[in-house]
Amino acid sequence: MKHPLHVTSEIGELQTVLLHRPGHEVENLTPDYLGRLLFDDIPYLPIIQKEHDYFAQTLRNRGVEVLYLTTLVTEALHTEEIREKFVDDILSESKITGEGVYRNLKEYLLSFPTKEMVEKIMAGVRKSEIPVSKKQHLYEMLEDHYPFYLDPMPNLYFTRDPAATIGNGLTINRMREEARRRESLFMTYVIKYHPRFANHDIPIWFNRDYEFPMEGGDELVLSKDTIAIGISARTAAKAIERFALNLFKRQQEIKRVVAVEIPKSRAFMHLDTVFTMVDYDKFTIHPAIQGPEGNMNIFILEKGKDEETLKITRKTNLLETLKEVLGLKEIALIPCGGGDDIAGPREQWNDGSNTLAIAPGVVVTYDRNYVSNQLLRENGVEVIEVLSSELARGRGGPRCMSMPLVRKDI
Ligand SMILES: NC(=O)NCCC[C@H](N)C(=O)O
Repeated sequence: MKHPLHVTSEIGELQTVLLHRPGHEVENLTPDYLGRLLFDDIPYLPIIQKEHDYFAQTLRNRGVEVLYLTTLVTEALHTEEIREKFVDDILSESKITGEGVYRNLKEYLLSFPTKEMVEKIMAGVRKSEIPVSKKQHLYEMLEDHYPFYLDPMPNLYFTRDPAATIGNGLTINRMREEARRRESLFMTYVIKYHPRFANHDIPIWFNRDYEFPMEGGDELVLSKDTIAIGISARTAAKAIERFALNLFKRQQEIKRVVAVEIPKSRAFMHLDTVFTMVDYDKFTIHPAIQGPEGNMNIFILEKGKDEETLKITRKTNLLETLKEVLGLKEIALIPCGGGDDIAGPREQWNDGSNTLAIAPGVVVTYDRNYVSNQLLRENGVEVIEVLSSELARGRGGPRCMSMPLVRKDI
């Protein structure tokens, strides 16, 4: 039986990808909670959906099989017992503690058909949705002004981050921010209960119960033996160590993890917001992640003397490190916005460096980043542009919006 997960590079022909079409969760954004929910503005739902459909169709036109998170989760919750267990997990991770509220919410959620229930959990549950007559306890009647029992999950369309495929396995991530913490629970249920995944051996390289965070936007599969990972605002050094030890223990093909430190800022939240692979020997880069001499903090992690030890070598130059680990003489680093003082940061803010490679030298990018797109073309890369007015408001681009499940080997 063909394994449902197989990714040994960033650029091998994309065959199957997981997306999430934005739903009512983005309509539950209000100015008061934008920062906490990690948005900078409120997308207009019909247009963000239109743009997302265009993105999905662009991938299908290139022969990619597009799977949707809502469909997979719905199909995974195929018995009453699994549905109930899922609702229990969601409620306890949403910190619903009061017995009365818990019972009312559980009853409310389970009253929906499964697909609608999944959509409701994603969209969030407002306090006004539970009838006053159901409230029996004083604390339920004395509500504060916070509008939700269950917060919306507007970042779900960035399927890249909660889980990532490496080889035939996965990282199911502990998300750094509370607003995204529950997102990776969906993947736990999908691989455990969905028929497409349940009967396969799927190694978990890193799991969401680990105490330090790691997110998929920081994980880049540079080649079949080398993973790059950002030490970033979202991914902690301790998580990277655990991940590397697990990988070396169970996946003999992977020889090294290259940890690249990037500035911890909102604009650069993950490594893939400032650095992506577009061809065998070409990368996009936002120049602001390098110091004045092109210096950076880079660490190569390799197997140590035993299963709990790593050998760590420090490097300072990204270009030289990439040449070394990929065994190449020349590599092109293509600067976001051409490295211009204004176009560079402007296009990076709108994910100009966040390309999704669908084959070696073929990338999907946002149409608004015309300076970066032109430069990619001048470097021999085929650029397929997608619409980006509303999608960009969540601060993620085509790579962030896609979780590759299967790529052809290169
Ligand atoms: N890989 C990525 O950079 N994903 C974009 C995530 C954007 C989302 N609003 C977040 O702050 O987590």
